[in-house]
Amino acid sequence: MDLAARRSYRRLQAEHLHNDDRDKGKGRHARIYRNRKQCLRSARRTIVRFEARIGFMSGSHSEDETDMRASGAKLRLAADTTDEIDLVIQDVSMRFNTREGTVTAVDGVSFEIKRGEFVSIIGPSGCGKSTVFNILGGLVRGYDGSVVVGGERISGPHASIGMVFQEESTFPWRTVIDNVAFPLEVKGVPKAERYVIARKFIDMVGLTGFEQRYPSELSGGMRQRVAIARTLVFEPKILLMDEPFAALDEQTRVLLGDKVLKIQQDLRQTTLLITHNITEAVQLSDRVLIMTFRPGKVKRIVDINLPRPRQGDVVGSDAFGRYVAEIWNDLREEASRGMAEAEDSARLRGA
Ligand SMILES: Nc1ncnc2c1ncn2[C@@H]1O[C@H](COP(=O)(O)OP(=O)(O)OP(=O)(O)O)[C@@H](O)[C@H]1O
Repeated sequence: MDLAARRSYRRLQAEHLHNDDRDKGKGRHARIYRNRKQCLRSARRTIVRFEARIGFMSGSHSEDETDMRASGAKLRLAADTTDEIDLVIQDVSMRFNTREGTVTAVDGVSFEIKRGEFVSIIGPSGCGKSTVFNILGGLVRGYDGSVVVGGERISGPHASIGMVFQEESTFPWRTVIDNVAFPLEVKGVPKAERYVIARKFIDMVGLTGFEQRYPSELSGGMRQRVAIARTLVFEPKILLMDEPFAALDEQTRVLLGDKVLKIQQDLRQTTLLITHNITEAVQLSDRVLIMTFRPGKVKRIVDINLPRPRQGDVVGSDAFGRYVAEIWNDLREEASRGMAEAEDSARLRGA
């Protein structure tokens, strides 16, 4: 980790501790952070994840990035790059040792994602979706099989991969712009320049005008957009999202889905979305991968042949409805197995 990154990371930790204290106090800051304990806990987890990823984020600037800065922070789109980045998951299995014995979370999962493709993974609760997500993000070790990014087998966080998490992950003590600019701060990009870049991504997620707000002054959907912009700002070629809209109401979820659809179509990023929501999976994806209930295996991959560029109104078409019904047909069987197992263990616990 270089000096600038270490400084940014220490500053973040110090800000976090300081604001944890403020939370107990009175006054404006206490108002801003009141009832934000959950948020602070999540921020702590985010810091830990940043710590895991900060090593590569602090790496020296590539020529492309130098050019980007010289040309007034012009966005470098994934589609403009010549290097072919695919994601290959080959025969991945993961077992956890628990008090009840060994749990096989995922079992022999293989699939690949082409450059610029949008793939969703859908499956019943507990089928290992998040485990796959964490393995791809390099946050879990000790699995069998391999993950290959752009032809290179990875064994930890990779510079090409950006992650958006399900839970609240904004830093509550930082304004929107300082949240979004954080990865650039870690990279050592000067303040004025990082604000220029951050504003572009804030605009892309539709939050222009809210740059100086704190996360507690935003709605849940807006906070999640801040988290998405903060991930996009370091221009990952592959974007992984683990149920990013799970905590949102249905309308916000659909509107945010439209936003993500547009961003992905503009940036042409290779994207993997973990979701429980069939409508969302069909609306956004080129392919939907259905997982079995425990142990999680690939049950089936459905090609979504709906036209692109897709608009939000695609959800009203007959073809859309047929895809939803087809996926639900496969999923129902797995969800029913999950439900039956949960009822059995509840009965055993009660016996
Ligand atoms: N760190 C861990 N230690 C022990 N068991 C774990 C761990 N992480 C996951 N598991 C177990 O592995 C299985 C798969 O969990 P995972 O969170 O990947 O499923 P999921 O499909 O993402 O579930 P959900 O949709 O409810 O979020 C579950 O049985 C879970 O209890």
